[in-house]
Amino acid sequence: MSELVISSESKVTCQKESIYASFQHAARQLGGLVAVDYFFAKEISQCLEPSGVSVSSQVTEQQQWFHLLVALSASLRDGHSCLPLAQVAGKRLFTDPINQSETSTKGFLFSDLDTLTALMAALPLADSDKIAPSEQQPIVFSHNRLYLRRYYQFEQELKQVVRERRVVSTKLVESLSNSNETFEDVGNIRSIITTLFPGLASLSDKQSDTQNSEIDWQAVAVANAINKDFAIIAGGPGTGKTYTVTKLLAALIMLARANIESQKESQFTAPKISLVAPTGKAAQRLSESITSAVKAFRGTINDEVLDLIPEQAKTIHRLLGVIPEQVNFRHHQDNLLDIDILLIDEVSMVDLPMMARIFRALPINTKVILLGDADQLPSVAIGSVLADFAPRPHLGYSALNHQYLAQVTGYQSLTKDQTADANSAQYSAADCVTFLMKSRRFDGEGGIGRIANYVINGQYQESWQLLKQSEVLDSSLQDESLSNDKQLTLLPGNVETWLTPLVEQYYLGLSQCSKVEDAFALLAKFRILSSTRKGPQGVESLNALVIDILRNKGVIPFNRFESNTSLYASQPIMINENDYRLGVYNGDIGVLWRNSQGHLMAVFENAQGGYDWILPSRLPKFETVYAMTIHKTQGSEFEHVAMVLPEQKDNRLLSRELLYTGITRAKLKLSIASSQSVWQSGVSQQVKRHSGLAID
Ligand SMILES: Nc1ncnc2c1ncn2[C@@H]1O[C@H](COP(=O)(O)OP(=O)(O)OP(=O)(O)O)[C@@H](O)[C@H]1O
Repeated sequence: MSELVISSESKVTCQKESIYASFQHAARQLGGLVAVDYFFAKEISQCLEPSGVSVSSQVTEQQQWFHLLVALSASLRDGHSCLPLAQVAGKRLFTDPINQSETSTKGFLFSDLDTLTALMAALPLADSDKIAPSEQQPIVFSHNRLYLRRYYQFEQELKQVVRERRVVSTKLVESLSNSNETFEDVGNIRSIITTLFPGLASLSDKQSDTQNSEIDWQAVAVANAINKDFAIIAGGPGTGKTYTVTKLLAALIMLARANIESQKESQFTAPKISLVAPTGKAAQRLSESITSAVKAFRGTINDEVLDLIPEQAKTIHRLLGVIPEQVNFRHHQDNLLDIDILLIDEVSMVDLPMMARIFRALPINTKVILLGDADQLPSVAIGSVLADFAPRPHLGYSALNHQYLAQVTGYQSLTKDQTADANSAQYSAADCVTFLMKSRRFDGEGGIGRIANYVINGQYQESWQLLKQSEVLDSSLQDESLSNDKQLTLLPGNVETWLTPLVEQYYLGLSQCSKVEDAFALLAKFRILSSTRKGPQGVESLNALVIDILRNKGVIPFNRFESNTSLYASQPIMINENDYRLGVYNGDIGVLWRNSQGHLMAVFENAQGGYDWILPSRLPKFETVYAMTIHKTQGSEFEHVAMVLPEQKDNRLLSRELLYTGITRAKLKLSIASSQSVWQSGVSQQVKRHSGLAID
């Protein structure tokens, strides 16, 4: 299908007539209208010339356009990269949510899909291949989706680089089909994979035809990623993503050495590997996990290989090189990074523009490995790159990739992509993806793993039943129900009842720590998570309640002239804005602590395992963080999580991805405060971002 680009170059002939006289006028007709959507639509629709397409007797072409643009802007604010016409066609949108009735004239009724498509087709067409990188063409219509040009370009760029990497990397797979002789590398790879996964060597013929559940997916993931320049290893918490990718890095180094030996070259240059994650906390966790995996492999994998695996991860911002006060990074298409292998962890948090910028800064032969959990909430900003690239269920592998995987792992029964097979397509969209399914952290019987699975599969009844079985009654709070060994507890309705024992258990000791490292260790044990900021169950109220409890216990200063925002030693804080000069970023967690001179300082753990001490007055905006939003905890984990949901079930933030993200932050214990109706509403709603990013 052709793409349509609406150019604002036609400004000279702009229609200056407005659909509405003012924002106030529009807001009276359109329920929930947001100013930015109105002004966006006004600006762009004024530049459109009527094409003469008959829309209907009641609405003009410009009216359709104006409201499509309002809907596009609202869609972008919700994190979608585009607006599929099918989302609005034939629907009355922007109605008054309170007084909806059949006969309501509020809102706007969009024409049917055929009419809207004809409207697009009648506008001056531009060839999509020739979209100039200028601000002249703000709107693009492609595959029945309306885009703001820059997001369309980001998607196109990303799809292109992934396709290019797939072509380069599948040389090996192609060679399998071209001759009967086994391509030299396949032999090397098979021997490396069986060294790293000794269980494969002893696969009997019967086992090689094994059921999906018995397949060692970690071995498949390494085999599948080693021959591609773009690979995704996706899986839930504790499924061994970092463990597997450490083996993959070892395998890549071993393969590079084997290739040098077979070419009889004496000079081996170690591949340049970079490890990155979207936040400082996630980078720190990645470093720790790689370090412990490397340590665990000593004795089974050659030390010379392990020594070449870097253990220090950094943030994506740091990799790209932030220029203070600028949106552009130091590294881009004209100043490429010098990296052979780039590993990006926690990819669910990476938005579309950031992912496109990462690829812009990479040479075409850099191998990119993405790790993440596609079931988690998508990025705060636009796009759902990981979920788009790794849709579930797995589609299966193309015939060639299947053949290659069977040769190197021994598994003959991996799923084939039937559609690719039927179309004799060379690639399957899922060729570069492997899902790890078995959690090594939660056993099958433990509550956290089970409830996470129920929730992400939309099984409300089963998840609620499991929660109900673990209900803690008010009276049993006295007998230490919260500190027993149970993984899962449903907390009583009244927040104050359960909050006090938890604050006593985890936060009271903060002020008694003698060293700042002890305070950080205590903070890693527990966190209160909420879906919202405002309201009685919101983060702000919960933080105020914790502060009240601690004041009443006498462990933090009580000064009735001071507000809750006054500072005290042992106060946990979270940064709300990036400050590139200071090196502190939105979401960084620190603690206020007195230095040896007795001055109150803000202390942050740094990537080198040490601490940065900063005067609180120099910090950008920050807040107290006994409780934090689920969104902000992505990339972090705690031994015990108390997750609090709002009282109102029609909260639009609630979704199964939100609940799943909150649940999977807990490593050992999870306590949940929710009513049945709110739980049902959360498990029933799904976050689905519209995009055109899926690889074809
Ligand atoms: N095949 C395996 N054999 C033994 N232990 C394993 C295996 N795979 C993973 N583990 C262990 O399971 C734990 C979780 O693994 P890992 O940290 O790699 O998971 P992850 O998916 O990266 O987790 P998360 O993203 O939640 O941090 C680690 O202690 C790791 O050593």
